[in-house]
Amino acid sequence: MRIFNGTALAARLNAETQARVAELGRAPRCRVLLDGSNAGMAAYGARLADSAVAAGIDLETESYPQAAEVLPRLATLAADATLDAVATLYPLPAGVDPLQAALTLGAAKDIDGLHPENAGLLALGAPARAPATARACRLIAEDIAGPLTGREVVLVGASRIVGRPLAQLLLDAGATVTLTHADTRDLAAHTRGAEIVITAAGRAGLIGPDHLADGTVVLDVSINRGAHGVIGDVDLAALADRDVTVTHVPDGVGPVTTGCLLANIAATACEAGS
Ligand SMILES: Nc1nc(=O)c2c([nH]1)NC[C@@H]1CN(c3ccc(C(=O)N[C@@H](CCC(=O)O)C(=O)O)cc3)C=[N+]21
Repeated sequence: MRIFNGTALAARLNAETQARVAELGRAPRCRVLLDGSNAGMAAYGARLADSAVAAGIDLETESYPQAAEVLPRLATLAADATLDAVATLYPLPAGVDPLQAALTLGAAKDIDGLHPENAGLLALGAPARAPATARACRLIAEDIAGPLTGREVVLVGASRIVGRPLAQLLLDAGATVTLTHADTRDLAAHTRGAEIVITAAGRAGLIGPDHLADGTVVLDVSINRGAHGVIGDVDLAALADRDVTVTHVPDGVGPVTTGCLLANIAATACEAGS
């Protein structure tokens, strides 16, 4: 088994973003809304704030207000002419509808591709902003496996921020895409036929030796926190002797996701102009 670390790819992305921001001639301004009591969101927010400084982006995190105040807060941020971009990290506070949140924020500042206009452009195969995690997975798959034209890719999980948008991005890249989910009957039958498996199910140990053919590249998006620390969906111990490549958790997809969100912020600010 080989382990892929995303740090070098993230560093290349961040250097490109830094150059783009320098060319723009001002610091893009972004607000990230999150629930600080959710360890996954807090880690992402802290990582984003750190990397933003190096890229020349003015990024502040902010805790979600109580549920009834989320839409009014998003309306205020949407109207704030000094802000280029706003990220609303999932899951949203209980009782807040993701579609209403995206509509209230509007398409222009939506850097994670959650607004129906951005998601719709992506679904049509048009140039579009896509969720950072999905973009990161496409980049990593190409970095490890080369061009995706004609490749068999199986996705595990059909969420709004990973599986669904990623299926579109991979289709754009020419891959043959299978989207599996919680109701898929025989998961292993699908993943065994894949050259690339991308799992974002959030279930530790889900992907083991019976799921993978020799030579498979596995992208593990999940960050499961438990007694054994932070682990993904892949049973690494059971695959130790196998000819497979697996991305590290959390240093595989994680840092590249951060890099893609910063790239999306810079692109949004460039569209808005100086
Ligand atoms: N709308 C939305 N878009 C997201 O992209 C999104 C989201 N909501 N909700 C939360 C999850 C989580 N997520 C992470 C991305 C990178 C790291 C990451 O870079 N982690 C660090 C540290 C991880 C750790 O220490 O646990 C690392 O990889 O080095 C973590 C978590 C994006 N998410």
